[in-house]
Amino acid sequence: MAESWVIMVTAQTPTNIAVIKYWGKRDEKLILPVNDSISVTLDPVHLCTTTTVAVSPSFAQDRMWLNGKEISLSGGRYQNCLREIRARACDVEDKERGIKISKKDWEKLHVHIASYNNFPTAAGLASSAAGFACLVFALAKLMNAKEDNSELSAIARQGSGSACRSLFGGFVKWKMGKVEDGSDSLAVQVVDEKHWDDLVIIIAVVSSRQKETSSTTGMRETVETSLLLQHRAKEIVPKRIIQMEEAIKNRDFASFAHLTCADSNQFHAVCLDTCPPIFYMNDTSHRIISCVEKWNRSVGTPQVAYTFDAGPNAVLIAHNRKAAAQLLQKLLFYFPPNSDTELNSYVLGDKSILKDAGIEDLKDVEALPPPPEIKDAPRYKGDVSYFICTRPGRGPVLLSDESQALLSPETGLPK
Ligand SMILES: Nc1ncnc2c1ncn2[C@@H]1O[C@H](COP(=O)(O)OP(=O)(O)OP(=O)(O)O)[C@@H](O)[C@H]1O
Ligand SMILES: C[C@@](O)(CCOP(=O)(O)OP(=O)(O)O)CC(=O)O
Repeated sequence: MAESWVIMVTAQTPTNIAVIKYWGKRDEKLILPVNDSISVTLDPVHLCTTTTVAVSPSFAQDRMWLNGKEISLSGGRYQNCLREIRARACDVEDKERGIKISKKDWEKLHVHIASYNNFPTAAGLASSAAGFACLVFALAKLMNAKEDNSELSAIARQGSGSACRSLFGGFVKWKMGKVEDGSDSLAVQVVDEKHWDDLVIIIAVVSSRQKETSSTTGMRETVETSLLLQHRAKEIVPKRIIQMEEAIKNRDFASFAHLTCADSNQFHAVCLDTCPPIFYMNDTSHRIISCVEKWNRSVGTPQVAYTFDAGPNAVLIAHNRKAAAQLLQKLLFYFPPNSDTELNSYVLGDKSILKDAGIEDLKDVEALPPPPEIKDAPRYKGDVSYFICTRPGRGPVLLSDESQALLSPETGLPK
């Protein structure tokens, strides 16, 4: 009979949103980008992936369960991550249980992986970023790999480019790198999550449907057809990266907001410059942009920055809690929930922002005054699915409490 011990590790990893966008690869297989990018890590309390990885001599093959359903690990991206981590595995010993795994055993041993996203998967909320970062981080800890988080980020990158930025909290830069094997294309922390802790982030989930053009396909078509992308990657982004790092280090919200909005808009312009053109934003996205632009202009200094990834959802970064509360009032004025929706399931995450905005129930939403900066402001009931209030957050952590593990310590199968 095969030995029956199981060794497991559970990790939790955040998602991230780029404020200077990654769009376009110079090497598809290694996932090497055409420009640097910068992101903010979102608080894992509200958006995160939890992954348990287990090893046992009784496992017959590598297996993975995502949100409770078994999925195939045969895809190249999963295989690349598994291969790269296995190549860095070291000796592991559990003295108490008398278990020893030597470096070379890892080639033969199989792993079980169970992962859970506490937010919708493949809905434009960067589940692949948190997911691949968590997979690589958890496997590295299980296999006692000695690499630091930057080195691990270069492996997570091979699962999904944006995943490399989820290995750190706060603000993170993905350096595109120069060398052919991609070993210098990795993430570094710009500042940690405590550096600029008055920022508040509100996500408007405009549509939870799966998108038409995946990021991978979209950016391939852009690289093949858009001249604007070449100009962006060579001339625009390098300067913006320097300015963005400065703005973040100095907590200069005006510059930060200007750069964030301009870069999101240029990314969508590059999508439009693709043949055939790619449309990720919809009317609701455009209305949110207009609401923020008009408000910022009426105040004279930016209160909120917006950014949109490869989908219609808006990520709004408010200067502080006061601006966030005002923003939420405006958003709820324009986009009240359908009559059958409860406020509690319409504004998720950090609900204290709702309180700051003086909104306790749907009656308060109905009574909101129209934003003064727009005449005859219309209301678009039901056009937003829900809002998530969050903030910049920390990087990956190990969860030592076994009750949080997703696999059974006896069988290594999902609990
Ligand atoms: N927790 C996870 N662990 C491992 N892989 C995951 C995990 N969550 C998602 N993925 C992978 O990422 C894929 C979804 O990626 P996709 O880019 O389509 O959506 P998204 O990342 O949620 O949205 P977007 O990239 O637009 O922000 C899933 O099909 C799965 O392969
Ligand atoms: C618009 C983006 O979110 C694109 C993210 O693309 P992915 O990282 O999902 O693409 P692959 O590397 O092909 O997996 C911008 C960003 O996150 O920088």
